[in-house]
Amino acid sequence: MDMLAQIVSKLSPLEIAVCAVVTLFGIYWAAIAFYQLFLSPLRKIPGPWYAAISNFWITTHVLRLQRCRAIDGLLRKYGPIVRVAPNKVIFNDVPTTKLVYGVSAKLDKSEFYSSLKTNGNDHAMTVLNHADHGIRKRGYASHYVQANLNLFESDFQNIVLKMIDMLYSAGQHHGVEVDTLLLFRHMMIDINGVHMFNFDAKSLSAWSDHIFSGDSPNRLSMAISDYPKRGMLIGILPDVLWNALQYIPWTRWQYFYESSNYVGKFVEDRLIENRRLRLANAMSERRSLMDRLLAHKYSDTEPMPDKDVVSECVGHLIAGSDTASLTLSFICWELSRRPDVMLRLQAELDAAMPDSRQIPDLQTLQSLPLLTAVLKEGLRIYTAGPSPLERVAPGADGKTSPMTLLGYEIPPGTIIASQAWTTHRQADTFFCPDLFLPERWMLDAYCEPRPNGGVGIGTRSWSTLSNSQKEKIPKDPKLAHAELSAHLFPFGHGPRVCGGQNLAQMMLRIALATIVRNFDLAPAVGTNEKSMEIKDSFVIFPASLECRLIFTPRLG
Ligand code: HEM
Repeated sequence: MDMLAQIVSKLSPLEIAVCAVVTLFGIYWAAIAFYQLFLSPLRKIPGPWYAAISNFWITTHVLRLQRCRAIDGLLRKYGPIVRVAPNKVIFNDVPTTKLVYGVSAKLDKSEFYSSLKTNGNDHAMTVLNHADHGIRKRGYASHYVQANLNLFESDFQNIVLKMIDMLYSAGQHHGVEVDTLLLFRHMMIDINGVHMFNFDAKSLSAWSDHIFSGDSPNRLSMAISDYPKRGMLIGILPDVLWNALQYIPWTRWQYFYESSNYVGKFVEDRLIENRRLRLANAMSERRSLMDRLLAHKYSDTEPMPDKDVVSECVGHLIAGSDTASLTLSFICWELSRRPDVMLRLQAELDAAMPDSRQIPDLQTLQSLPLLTAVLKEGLRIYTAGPSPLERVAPGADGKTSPMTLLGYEIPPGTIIASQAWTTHRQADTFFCPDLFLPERWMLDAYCEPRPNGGVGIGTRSWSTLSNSQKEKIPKDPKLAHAELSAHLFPFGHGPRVCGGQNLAQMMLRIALATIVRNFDLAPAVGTNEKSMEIKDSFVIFPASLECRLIFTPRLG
């Protein structure tokens, strides 16, 4: 005590104040750490102690753009349920995933989804409560049923063929090098323009005009890509700082800052146009998404307000452009380094698509086994949204009961989630889980019957696997296929499942088939494992932020 008094007597008042603040903060923090480790109802859930006592661990991995990978590491180490932050639990178990995200659980989304709001307003993907979300979903769901999307099929085919023609004319003899992330995003903007607004966004034309002259991509495409990143940044930064950032006098930054207004204005213009053409649109069998939403009613007397129509459309435009573009780019990159798969796929498509400019209908494309396997494998490793889909554990409202997850009681309000990143890489389900192996989805074709029953591994395929890897191939193709499918959640699950999954699947199929039928693909200089390493910030992207591939026209 005397020693303490002596030390204090030597300090200035300012130094004493600083010491007092530091000490108080230390005591406060130690109390919280003590609570989290020894008293919190979540203390029994395994996980590293440092993640349990502060958000620091998870935040560093969010900032390093490696959240999925880091959480995956914890799940491998600690088992199927792990505490990754004081109030956050991630699990990896298929039945539990179905329970948490299923129809009967009716769990709300976490506050994280507020960062995805469009023009400050909610839409289906954000934090609307279960009942309000249901009303919203009734407005758009019928638009994305396959029968309705089929009405747009020929337009979609024409947009893909336009892209093919651009690649042909740019690389007639030696092929052309392009960043597919940009190219496919422009394609998806044109696709979304057609089905959402009956509008030709001319995004591909802008791409071809600007890109080959070395210019930056067009403003709409930039804004659509910037929009979600801007939302994340707003979620992290204090309001004062974000508001101050608007004064940075750098054009590219200004575009980023203004991206929400730009996309909002684009959609509002479509709304004005739509009002002008309302009568003509109402007569059309092929109604746009916007048309449907304008006709949608929240109740008998309450139409869906214009501001909600705009935010809903903006939400779909954002959700439906970069996502499909990313997955398609990663698949093309894999094909560019797997010539064996590429050659087999080209053979399948040559037979199904004798005229390289005549795209078969969707049903025909869906019947192609290798194309289907490549898409499934692409959606397994490269789903655009493999991140934890956060939900709030029930019980806080007093009407619902608290939940038990894998034997642990979860206090109301805890954030719970599973992530497709881990489910899709479970080694006991997906042998050699980190390898892109479309063959795993068609084992019947890649295994040969044994004379004494059962199947053995064919010698003509699996060229990329070592003998020890081949040992891991499941012995019963039928069982294996069912098991793989049960573990595939690229679009989420339950009532909040991806609204546009039919469209995404359709476009991936049409675009990939047409590209592979018409071009050979090769990685450009600098496109390699390092540049294509997956980073994540809710959606994934390659480390280099681009995917440069060379498209060389095939003969015939
Ligand atoms: C490969 C492409 C795509 C992937 C991997 C993907 C993935 C997802 C995922 C995982 C969710 C669920 C989020 C959650 O539960 O928290 C979601 C929601 C959603 N997605 Fe997609 N998506 C894709 C393409 C599209 C497209 C093309 C559209 C529409 C044009 C779209 C529209 C939506 C909408 C509206 C929601 C919110 C659904 C709701 O809660 O009602 N997505 N998407």
